[in-house]
Amino acid sequence: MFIPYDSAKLCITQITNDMIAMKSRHQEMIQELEENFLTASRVNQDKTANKMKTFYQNKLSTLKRVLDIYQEKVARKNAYWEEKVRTLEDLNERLQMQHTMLQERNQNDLASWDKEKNKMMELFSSRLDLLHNHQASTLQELHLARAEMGKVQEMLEILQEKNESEKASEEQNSTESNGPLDGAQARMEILKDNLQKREREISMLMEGQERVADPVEQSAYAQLLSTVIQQAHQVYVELTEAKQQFDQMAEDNKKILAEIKESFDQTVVESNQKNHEDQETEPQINDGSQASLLNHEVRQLALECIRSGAKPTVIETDANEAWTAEMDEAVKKFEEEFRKNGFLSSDKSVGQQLLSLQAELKQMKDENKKIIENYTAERTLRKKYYNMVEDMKGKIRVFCRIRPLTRAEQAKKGHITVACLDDYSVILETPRGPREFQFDKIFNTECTQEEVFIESSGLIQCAIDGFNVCIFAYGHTGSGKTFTMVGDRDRRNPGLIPRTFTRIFEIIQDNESKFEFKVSAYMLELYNDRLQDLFVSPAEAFNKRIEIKRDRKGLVFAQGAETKDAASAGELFALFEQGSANRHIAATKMNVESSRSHLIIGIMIESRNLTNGSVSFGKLSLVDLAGSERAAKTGAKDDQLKEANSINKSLSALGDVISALSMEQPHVPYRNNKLTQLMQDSLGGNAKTLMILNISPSDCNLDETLTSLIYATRVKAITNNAQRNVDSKEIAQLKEVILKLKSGQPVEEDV
Ligand SMILES: Nc1ncnc2c1ncn2[C@@H]1O[C@H](COP(=O)(O)OP(=O)(O)OP(=O)(O)O)[C@@H](O)[C@H]1O
Repeated sequence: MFIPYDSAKLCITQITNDMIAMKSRHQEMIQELEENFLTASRVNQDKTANKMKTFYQNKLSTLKRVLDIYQEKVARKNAYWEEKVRTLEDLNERLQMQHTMLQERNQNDLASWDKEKNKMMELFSSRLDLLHNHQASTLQELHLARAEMGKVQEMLEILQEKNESEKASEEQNSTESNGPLDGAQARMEILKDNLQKREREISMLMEGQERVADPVEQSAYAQLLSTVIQQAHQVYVELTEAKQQFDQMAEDNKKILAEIKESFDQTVVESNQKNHEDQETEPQINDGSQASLLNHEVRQLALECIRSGAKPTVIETDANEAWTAEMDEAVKKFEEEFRKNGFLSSDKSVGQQLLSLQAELKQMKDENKKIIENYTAERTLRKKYYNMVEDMKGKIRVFCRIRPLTRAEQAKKGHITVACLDDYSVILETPRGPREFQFDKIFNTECTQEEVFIESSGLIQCAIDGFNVCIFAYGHTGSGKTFTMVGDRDRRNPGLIPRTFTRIFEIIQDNESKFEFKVSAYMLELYNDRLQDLFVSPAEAFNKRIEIKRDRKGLVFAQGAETKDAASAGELFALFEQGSANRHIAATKMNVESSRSHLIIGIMIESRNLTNGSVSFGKLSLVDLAGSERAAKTGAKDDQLKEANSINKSLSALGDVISALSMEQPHVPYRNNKLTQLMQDSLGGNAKTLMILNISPSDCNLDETLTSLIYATRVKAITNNAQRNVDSKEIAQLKEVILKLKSGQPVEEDV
């Protein structure tokens, strides 16, 4: 078929134009579609981002609210308990003061009572002597009078005989007178009168001495007593059984007598204690219990007489009128004194009132006991509460401290690879991108020694309360471990160790009225798997074998190492200085660096509660670990390689223990290394551990810093508080989301 050229050309042009129009329409459509698509995806993206943002912001604010409520709760509880503890401490102080006052008064009263007792005894014995002398002289007079009477009677008989013979002769011679006989009879009459008078006087005197209503009865009683005692003595001598019985009776009576004497003294002392503060009152003899005392004294005397066969001397202690008057006067004075001070009321007898005073005293003692019991319970609660608060922070806490650049690092002009995100997060720039790590606290390069100490010092109270606490510094060589633990060389910035010494004794001083403390310490160095005692000279330490043992309470101790007592922070610091000097000498001798060994200081704190006598033991371990760098990097050989291997072995053993604890494995490999053996009582269980990770911010130490951060993160995973773990994870995720939102990065739905 033939198509004319012109029409073919027209047709082709037409088709071409159509194609061009179609193409442009297609292009417009594509553009439109692209634009539509872009708008839809942007809207979608924004929507998702906003949704996520709102979702996580809500979640964050809920968490913040929960945290606020929780913190408020803790603060309220804290204030409540602090107030309670303060009140109890005040009360205790007042009680202590009262106790001291009473003790002082008691001592004074006892002394004056003793003085008075001695005075009375002296008076009594002098009066007794006087009475004896008087009795003896009167009896002598009686004998003389009787002798005189005998003589007169003899004379009378002679005269009578003479008279009779004269009578006979008178009968013969009735004119003689009887004058001499009359004279003799008159004289005899006079003598008889004298004699009777003397006898009356003597019996009157005896009557006065014995001061009884019925003298006949009194002497009869004395005679009867004497006879009974004589008979009893006979039985005592003849019958062995009776002898034993009497001996037993005498012993029993002696004991009872001692008890009565003691309680009598006690009663008087206690009564006097009730007396007012500053008035000096004369201690007086009590009436009631004295009777019982006398009864048992007389019984003792009688029993002694039965045993020895001696005649009893019946003496009434109040036989003398003057003595009785003195006694009455004393009792009166005692009553008056007590009445004046309101301890006695006029309608009660002294005995009754003494009894009521005793009851009152007993009640007071009971109340005092109750207060002490309550106080002890409150104190225990305070300890428990404090411990709970510390536990809430985690039983193993990890702080991370970034030291400033050293001069050498500054000179190298390297990069800073570490940055603090906030108080809990740190970011390390690695060749593979940034890596974030979270810890319980981050101390940036500006943080002071004081700030680090304040964050850690809560654990010191726990050690004093009887828990085991361990604070250890971890990090590569030159990362700042010694600076953190000990401080700088010129001591302008003391570290945790010296500050802890001071704090321990500050707490002790605040509590010394309630507790008695004993502080002791050991200081060891672990180098190449060998323990060295730093409290003895290096030469001596070299020959010593130290073994790690556990006592019955589970506390670790180094057998063979010196444990020294310290009575003040100064003494503890002097011991530490001595140990550090020994460490330095040993290192120089062996031509090694002292920082290539682990330093372990154990401080044992024993406290005895003065109120209830309970004793608690706590141990605070302060450890400055050796640097953790890898041997390969340092290019170590021979001895240095051995040294580096030993450090790595011990640090990885520590890591294994920590990981077993974090996984709550039944077996924790403490025994794999001396370091973990030594730290056994301070890791796991009820112990509280604080690891301070030290890192350098410079890129020269990037590898070491990364290794340290990973190691510390493994430690951080240990917590006996699962809730806490969950919180940390969520907060970490939230932080990640916020970071992404801030930088405009998309957020995945499943974050
Ligand atoms: N926080 C800090 N502020 C100022 N200087 C610091 C800080 N931390 C460490 N330094 C300084 O850094 C240097 C190294 O610190 P340090 O000796 O404490 O490290 P180290 O980890 O104990 O090292 P080694 O393992 O060798 O014992 C010291 O000169 C120290 O004074």
